[in-house]
Amino acid sequence: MSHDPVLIWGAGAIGGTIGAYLARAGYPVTFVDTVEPHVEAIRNRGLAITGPVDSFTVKAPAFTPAQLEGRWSRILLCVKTPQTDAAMAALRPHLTEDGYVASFQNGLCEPRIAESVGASRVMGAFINFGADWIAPGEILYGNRGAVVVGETDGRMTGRLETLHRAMRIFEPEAIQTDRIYAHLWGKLAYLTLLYAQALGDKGIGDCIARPELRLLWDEILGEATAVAAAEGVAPIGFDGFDPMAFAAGGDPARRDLSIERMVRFNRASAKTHSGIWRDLAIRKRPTEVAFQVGQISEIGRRHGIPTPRVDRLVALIREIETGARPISDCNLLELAA
Ligand SMILES: NC(=O)C1=CN([C@@H]2O[C@H](COP(=O)(O)OP(=O)(O)OC[C@H]3O[C@@H](n4cnc5c(N)ncnc54)[C@H](OP(=O)(O)O)[C@@H]3O)[C@@H](O)[C@H]2O)C=CC1
Ligand SMILES: CC(C)(CO)C(=O)C(=O)O
Repeated sequence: MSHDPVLIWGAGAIGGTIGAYLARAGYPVTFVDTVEPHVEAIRNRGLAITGPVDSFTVKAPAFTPAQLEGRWSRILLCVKTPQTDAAMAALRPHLTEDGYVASFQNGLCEPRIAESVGASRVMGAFINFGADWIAPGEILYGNRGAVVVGETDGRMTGRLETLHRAMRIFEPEAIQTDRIYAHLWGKLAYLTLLYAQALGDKGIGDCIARPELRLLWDEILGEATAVAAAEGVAPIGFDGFDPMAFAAGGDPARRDLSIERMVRFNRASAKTHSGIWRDLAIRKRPTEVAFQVGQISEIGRRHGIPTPRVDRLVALIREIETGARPISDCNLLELAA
């Protein structure tokens, strides 16, 4: 992608941060977002990255989907998962025949994107850096985290190499992989902790550290890794998370060490709370639950694997979404009971 144009579809926390780094490095970056004041701000004042990691502002063309003209061969899809289908419908006319869409989202979005543009025009990405959309034209880059890119069929291709080179401008430790689904399943399992955090007030690190929840983490991560195993996937770890320690027969000492490392990693972040918590508590909008931890339950059901803790977590999140239950640290005790 060395200085080939890049279209960022969804210029929020993830798309805005990655796009700003690429634009600063001289890539011709165009942003698309449905939030008009955000688009206006990027166009008129630029996009500001703030926080402890970096602080800079870039100017770049920005459009709403209706305003956009032209076609791109590299499109980074950075919308929340419930918006994937709508974004793909609007994006498709702007993708060249030989181009690709790379999903920079949590969850298993790649097969869904392939239904829209064909499997050969999809690339996968796993991300664990933390960012928050603060205001029109402003994004907080809270902490660095794992970034992995890969072809969905595991091939090591030229276009993957080029995307990887671009990602290293943003995150020098970004890697390319032949096992993107193992990374995505690692994040899916980790998302059980983030969704659990969103039930309460404590931040991610402090929530994971709660001693009364220690057994819950073993149980819920055990369910997630069992479902992954049924899919033939051994999830890959990152940033302190060692998923296979929580799989059947995993070493308890390795589990304790992983908990300790995740607590340390998250306590050091300026993004104290998950995006899920932020959707519920700050943005007052539904989460991505059906497309993320809800997938663990659904895939588990298909394999006949019971996932009672994950199912209960999904139900509790839905109760908060509908206003039937307030966010409270007590919710986690109920989940653990
Ligand atoms: N934030 C983080 O730290 C992390 C997020 N992720 C994942 O990354 C993905 C993106 O999340 P994040 O960047 O936080 O989300 P944001 O809400 O910050 O950004 C998404 C942006 O896309 C806009 N949008 C919605 N629908 C469309 C559409 N059809 N076309 C164009 N733009 C649209 C949104 O508007 P509106 O707000 O009105 O919907 C918003 O401005 C999610 O799957 C998330 O789980 C993964 C790792 C970390
Ligand atoms: C918390 C984070 C950044 C992962 O650590 C995340 O994925 C989210 O907020 O959804």
